[in-house]
Amino acid sequence: MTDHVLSVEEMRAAERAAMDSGVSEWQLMQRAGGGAADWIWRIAAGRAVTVLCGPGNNGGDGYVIAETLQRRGLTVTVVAPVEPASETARRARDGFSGEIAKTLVSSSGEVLVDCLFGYGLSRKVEGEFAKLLELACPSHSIRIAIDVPSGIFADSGEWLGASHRYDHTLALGAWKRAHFLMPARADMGNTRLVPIGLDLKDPAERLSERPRIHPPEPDSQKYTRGLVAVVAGEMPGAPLLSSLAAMHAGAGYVKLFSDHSHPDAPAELVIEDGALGEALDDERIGAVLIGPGLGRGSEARDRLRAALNSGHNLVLDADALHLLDRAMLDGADPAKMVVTPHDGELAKLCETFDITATDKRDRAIGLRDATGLTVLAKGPDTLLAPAQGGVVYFPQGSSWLSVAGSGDVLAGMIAARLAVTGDAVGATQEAVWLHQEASRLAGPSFTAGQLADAVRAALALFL
Ligand SMILES: NC(=O)C1=CN([C@@H]2O[C@H](COP(=O)(O)OP(=O)(O)OC[C@H]3O[C@@H](n4cnc5c(N)ncnc54)[C@H](OP(=O)(O)O)[C@@H]3O)[C@@H](O)[C@H]2O)[C@@H](O)CC1
Ligand SMILES: Nc1ncnc2c1ncn2[C@@H]1O[C@H](COP(=O)(O)OP(=O)(O)O)[C@@H](O)[C@H]1O
Ligand SMILES: [K+]
Repeated sequence: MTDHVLSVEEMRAAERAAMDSGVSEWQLMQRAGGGAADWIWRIAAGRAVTVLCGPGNNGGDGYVIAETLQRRGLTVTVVAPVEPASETARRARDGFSGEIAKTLVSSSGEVLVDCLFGYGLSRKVEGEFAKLLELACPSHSIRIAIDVPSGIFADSGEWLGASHRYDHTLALGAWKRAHFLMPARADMGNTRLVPIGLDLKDPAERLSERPRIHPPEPDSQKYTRGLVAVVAGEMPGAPLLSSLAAMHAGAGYVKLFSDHSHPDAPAELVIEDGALGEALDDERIGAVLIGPGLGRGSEARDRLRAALNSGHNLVLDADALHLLDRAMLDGADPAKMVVTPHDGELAKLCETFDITATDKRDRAIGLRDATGLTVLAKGPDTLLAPAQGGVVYFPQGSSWLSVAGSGDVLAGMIAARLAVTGDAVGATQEAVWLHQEASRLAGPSFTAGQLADAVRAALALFL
C-alpha cells in the first residue's frame, strides 16, 4: 500500500517481517536501490552523478544505485568518508565496480545522490559528514535525497545538524512522518515513493487518499443536501467568506446567523439576525460553523455556548478556539466536532487543555486524546488527528494559501461537507483536498474571496 506513514520502529518491524517471510535484507536493498536508480536515471537524463555513501544501509542503497547507474552508462563518482558498518552495506560496496573516493573531488557530477544517512540517523550530523554535505549540496545543480535527506530525523521532520535543500526525495518502502512534517518537507522537494514489496497492514498513520465526492442523491432537496449554519459575531467579513465557500462546496442551503447588514452578500445567502439559540433550534441544520469573526468578548462566549449546546455537527475555528475550554465542552458531544487550529491556535488550545507536547503532531494527538475532538492542525504540514485515532497527513498544498482569510474559506468548506455527509473525518479530508485544488485553480497571489470562488471548479475535479 502506498498510503502508510510509518515510524522508524514500524519501518524496522516491517522489514523484519519481510525477512521472516523469506526475503533477505540484501534483496530488500536491491529493490530499494534499483527502484531509486530508475528515478535517478530519468532525473539525471545523461548527466554525471555523485553518490555520497554513509556507513549504514542507506549507504548500502547508495552503492547499489551507483552500480546500477554506472552499468547503464552514466558517469558515477562515489564518495564514502567511512567504511560500511553493516554486512549488507559491505556486500553492496563490494558489488560496486567503480572507484570510491574518501572526499569530494572537483570533477564530481551535476546530480547529487545523498545516501549518507536514512532513518538510522541517531545523532547530530557533524565533522566530516557535515563538511561533505556543505561542499556537495551547493556544488551540484540537482540534489536527490534517498529515503530522507541526511540529517533529517525521520520520526519528527527535524534537522539534526545543518539543513540543506533537495530537489527530490525518494522514500524507500513506505512514507516516514518526516515526509509530511515541517521543516523537513519544505526541504525535500518533490517526493516519490519507491515500493520494495513490504507487506504493511492496518496503518495507524496514513496519507489522505484523494477523495471521490458524490453529487446530490436523485431525490435530494435543499435541506437533505445539507443545511449549513454559519454563526457570525463581531466582524462581518470572515463569516461571509466562510459562507461563500460553503455555498460552493456542495451544501444545499447556507444560512448566515449575523446581526450585521452584509451589503456585499449574494442574494442566495440567507442572513438571519436575532436570538441565536432559537435559530439553531432547527433540526434540519446539518452542520454549524462558529469562530471566524466571532470576537472574544462575553457575547462571543454566549454564542459559542449556544452552538456547543445545539447538538449539531460543529466546526470550531479561529476565535472559537481561543474561547474553548473544559467548562465549555462540558455536556457537548466532541465526537460531532472538528477543531481547525493553525499553529498559534494549537499552542493556545494545548495550554488550555494542559498538553505539554511541543511538536505539531504530538500536540494534535494530545489535544484529540484529552478532549475527544477531531483536530485538524493546519499549516504547510496540515495533519488530521481523528477522534477515532490515528493520524492522517496530506500532500503538500500551495504556499499561496498563506493569505489572510484562507482558513475561513477552509472552515466553510468543512462545514459544507460535514452537512452533506455527516462524517467529520471524511468531510475534513474532502475540504482540505478541495482547498488545495481551489488554490491551484485560483492561480498565483489570489485573495481569499477568489479562493472561495474557485471552490466550485475544484469540486468538479472530485466528482
Ligand atoms: N533494513 C532494511 O532492510 C532496509 C533498509 N534500507 C535503507 O536503510 C536505511 C536504514 O539503514 P540503517 O538502519 O543502517 O541506518 P542509516 O540511516 O544507514 O545509518 C545508520 C548508520 O549511520 C550511523 N550514524 C547515525 N547517525 C550518525 C551521525 N549523525 N553521524 C555519524 N554516524 C551516524 C550509525 O552508527 P551508530 O548510530 O550505530 O553508531 C549507523 O552506522 C534506510 O533509510 C534505507 O535507506 C533499504 O535498503 C531497504 C531495506
Ligand atoms: N505555506 C503554506 N503552504 C500550504 N498551505 C498553507 C500555507 N500557509 C497556510 N496554509 C493553509 O492556509 C490556511 C490558513 O488558515 P489560517 O491560518 O486559519 O488563516 P486565516 O486565519 O487568515 O484564515 C490553512 O488551511 C493552512 O493549512
Ligand atoms: K539520505
